[in-house]
Amino acid sequence: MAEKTPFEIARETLKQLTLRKLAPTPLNYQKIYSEVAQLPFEPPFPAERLREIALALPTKTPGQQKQRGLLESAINQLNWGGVKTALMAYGGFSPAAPESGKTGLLLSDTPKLLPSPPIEIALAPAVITAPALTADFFGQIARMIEFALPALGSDDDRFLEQTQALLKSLRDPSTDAITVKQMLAQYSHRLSFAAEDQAEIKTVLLKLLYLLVENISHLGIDDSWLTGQTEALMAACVPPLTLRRLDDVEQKLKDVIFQQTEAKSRAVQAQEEMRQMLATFIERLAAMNESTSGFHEQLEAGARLIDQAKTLADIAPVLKDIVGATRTMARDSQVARDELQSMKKHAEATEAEITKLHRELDRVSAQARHDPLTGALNRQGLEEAVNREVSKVKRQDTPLCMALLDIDNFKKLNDTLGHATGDIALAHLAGVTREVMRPQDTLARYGGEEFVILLPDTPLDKGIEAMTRLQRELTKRFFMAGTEKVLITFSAGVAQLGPDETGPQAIKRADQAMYLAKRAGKNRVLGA
Ligand SMILES: Nc1nc2c(ncn2[C@@H]2O[C@H](COP(=O)(O)OP(=O)(O)OP(=O)(O)O)[C@@H](O)[C@H]2O)c(=O)[nH]1
Repeated sequence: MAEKTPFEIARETLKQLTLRKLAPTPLNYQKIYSEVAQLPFEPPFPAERLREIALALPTKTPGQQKQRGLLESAINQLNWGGVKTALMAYGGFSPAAPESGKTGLLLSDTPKLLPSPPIEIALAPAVITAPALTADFFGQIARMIEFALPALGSDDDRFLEQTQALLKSLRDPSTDAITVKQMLAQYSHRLSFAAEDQAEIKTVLLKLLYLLVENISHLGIDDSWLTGQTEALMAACVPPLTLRRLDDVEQKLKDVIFQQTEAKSRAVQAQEEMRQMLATFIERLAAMNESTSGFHEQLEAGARLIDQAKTLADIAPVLKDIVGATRTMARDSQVARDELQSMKKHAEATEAEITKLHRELDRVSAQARHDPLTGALNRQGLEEAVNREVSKVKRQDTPLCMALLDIDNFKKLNDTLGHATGDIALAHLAGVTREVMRPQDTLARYGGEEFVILLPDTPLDKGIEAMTRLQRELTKRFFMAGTEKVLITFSAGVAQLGPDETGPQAIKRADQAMYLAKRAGKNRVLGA
């Protein structure tokens, strides 16, 4: 048969592509072309793609550096076998490539030219001849287990023993991969129980904390100033639990405990003073009673003596006694009256003292870190949170955004629906914010209807995005004021903390941007 011309081959190729319903890709064309022309088909070598893979491989250890070098050489030589060998050796699954000197030979060879070891011993040399990589890999597993260990608790002795045995084997250079595999399988089984236990412990602890807080609120001496704090604390105890949330719970718990302690010492002091006053009063009453009944007895005795008296001279000493007794009685009464008066004064002073303590307590309550209406941090709490976040930025060199938001037309809402609805709107905004923002974000009430949100690890564009997302969510969620659905919007400014900027300076910039957002028509977010 006469050889086909390139034109005929091309035409036949196109025909076959159509007949076989193959997509007219370069690869399919090349495949059919080779078939029609009866030429061996070699798919193109994806050198560029492989180079990208090689570049992405870490070279932290000498073993990794060596295998990546070998991989790159194999790619340059378009050698599939070399690529395969180098990749497997990099992963610790095949015999390591020979030392330099023999390198050229391995790379230019295809795998089928490599001496093939007998099947039954193939695995063992693979592990033993890639010791650097395997030991490094095992070492990493050991470190990973050690890092995870504190999170798994230390009360299960058997689990701890198993961990130590595994760590020992992982660090023993003579341990083979098969043994490690078996140990890891057993260990991961036990690990799953330990991890489940820890998750359970966390949930139960949270429930206990919730109960405790609930109890505190029931035991509170004066509910009016404790309710807000404890409700905020209970809301903070709801899972999921994060470190940030736990920190929040801790702060709020400290507030409540502090106020409880204050209240208790005030109550104890007042109680003691009342007890002392009562004791004095009873003592005085008894003394008065005694002197009165003594006086009565003296009067009665005097009357009897007067009855029996025959002469005036008999009456004179009796009268003298009665006058004396009356004088004593009057003196006692005077003393009793003076004492009772002084007690009254003391009671008034105590009452004034208690009122003062009440005022002091209100002041202390106001100084606590949380705003009772919204559960958000107050100015004091914000100041502490800003200091904490700013020093984290300096330490870790991460971006921090501060957003200042102000509810739109809040005065109108107060005027039309009432101040109580205004309060609900503030709590609603705080609630939606807590749900929508990340747990590590901090919400603080900056003023009447102004809030600040701290967004750690957030650059400006992401900060603006987050606030816009909150704004969208808020416009989706209304709350009810009687039968009326109320929707609120806000205007916000976002500033990313500058390198030499203080927290308050960044908040001021965010405030200016918020002002511009108001000027631009409200219900929008602007970056500073
Ligand atoms: N219900 C309630 N209202 C508050 C509270 N704190 C401040 N306000 C009210 O919030 C309103 C704020 O009004 P403005 O500063 O004029 O702001 P606005 O009406 O929101 O106007 P724009 O900011 O320009 O959209 C005032 O009427 C305050 O009395 C609070 O704790 N509860």
